[in-house]
Amino acid sequence: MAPKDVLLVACGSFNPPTIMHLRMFEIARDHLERLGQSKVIGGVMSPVHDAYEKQDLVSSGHRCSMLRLALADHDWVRLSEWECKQSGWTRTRQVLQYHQNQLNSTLNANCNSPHKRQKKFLGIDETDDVGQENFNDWIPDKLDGSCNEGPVKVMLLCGADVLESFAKPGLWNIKDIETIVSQHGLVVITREGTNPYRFIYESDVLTKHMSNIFIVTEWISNEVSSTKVRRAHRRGDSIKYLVPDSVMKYIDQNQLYVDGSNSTTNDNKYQRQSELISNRSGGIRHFSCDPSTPKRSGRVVNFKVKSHENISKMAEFLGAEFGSVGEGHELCLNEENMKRSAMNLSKVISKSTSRDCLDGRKRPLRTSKRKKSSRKVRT
Ligand SMILES: Nc1ncnc2c1ncn2[C@@H]1O[C@H](COP(=O)(O)OP(=O)(O)OP(=O)(O)O)[C@@H](O)[C@H]1O
Ligand SMILES: NC(=O)c1ccc[n+]([C@@H]2O[C@H](COP(=O)(O)O)[C@@H](O)[C@H]2O)c1
Repeated sequence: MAPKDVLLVACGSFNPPTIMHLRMFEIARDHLERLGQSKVIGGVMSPVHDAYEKQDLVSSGHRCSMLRLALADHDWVRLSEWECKQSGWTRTRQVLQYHQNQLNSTLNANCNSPHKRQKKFLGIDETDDVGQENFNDWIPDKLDGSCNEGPVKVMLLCGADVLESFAKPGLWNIKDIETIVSQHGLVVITREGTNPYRFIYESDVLTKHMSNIFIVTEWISNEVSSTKVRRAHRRGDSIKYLVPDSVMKYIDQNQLYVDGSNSTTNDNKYQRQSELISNRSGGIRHFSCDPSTPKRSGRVVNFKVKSHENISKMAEFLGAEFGSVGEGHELCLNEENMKRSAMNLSKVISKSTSRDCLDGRKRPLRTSKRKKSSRKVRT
């Protein structure tokens, strides 16, 4: 039996695109083609809409620009802007359906209308054909005008974390999951800390459609993730070889991921960044980081987000500023947000900035006279 043509679609934030986002396609293609039933004719990266509001998400304009750079020399994976140009977030099943429909109609049109090159020659505008903006740059060249092609199946390419997110209450619609696995199919790349085989075993619907789910073990494991790249960049560490050089340059030129200023989720972000600081005597103070409105009122302090100081400096600062954090007291962070707090707080405070922010006047920072050991910070 001749192998079936497949188009791999990866949905995600790509915030920023990493080398692993690109590697996924290579690993998936090798695997599918080695099995002999499929021929991968193209790959598509579909960045999520800004309305998805993931933490630190920069605008789709930036993310598309970075993807364009990352894919500039790529011979078979392309950017599809359709999803992020919609009026809001689109569920993944619909994204796959859209790409499938476009492929089907391209294949039909190839057989029923003049060849695309002929159209160009005749001055027929593709945009006018459909009466709307044309987002079809992602369609593989192979289908550009040929009438001899069979159907092409659109499959979802994802990491095992996305597969496992199927179980998160309220995140995925069960009907969508069933449609994705039954009609499209899934290619899942293993990721550290996931167990896709067990996950499928524990799900009736996934087990039912197991023949359409391909788990690809990445033996050359690489735990690069956009979160880690953003974190490294924010801390001033090098991100070379984690993202394509062109993307790294773009991040620098546009000062992305330095502070929250490029994020589409600024408001929520700073709300979410609010942390609880409590002491042993039971008092709880609310600490929030808002870059725009530096002010101090009672125990509520807003700091200006500025530099990359570490969390112990933060503790030292608070200990110095507030007598109640120190001797016999404990500075602790909200359990759930512990990891993120360490990260967020680490960039929150610079001594000079916070002095300015606290009362609008510059003055030397008072250093705490209390013993360091009495200011315990949990991270
Ligand atoms: N190291 C990796 N191994 C396997 N799959 C990955 C890896 N990094 C990303 N992916 C997959 O790439 C797709 C797009 O990823 P997305 O940008 O949404 O998340 P991410 O890279 O994990 O970023 P973040 O850290 O911001 O969540 C997802 O299917 C994700 O599982
Ligand atoms: N119900 C759904 O269709 C659904 C739910 C969660 C994530 N997703 C998609 O998965 C991709 C990855 O999302 P995360 O980066 O949040 O894992 C995104 O493109 C997002 O749109 C889809």
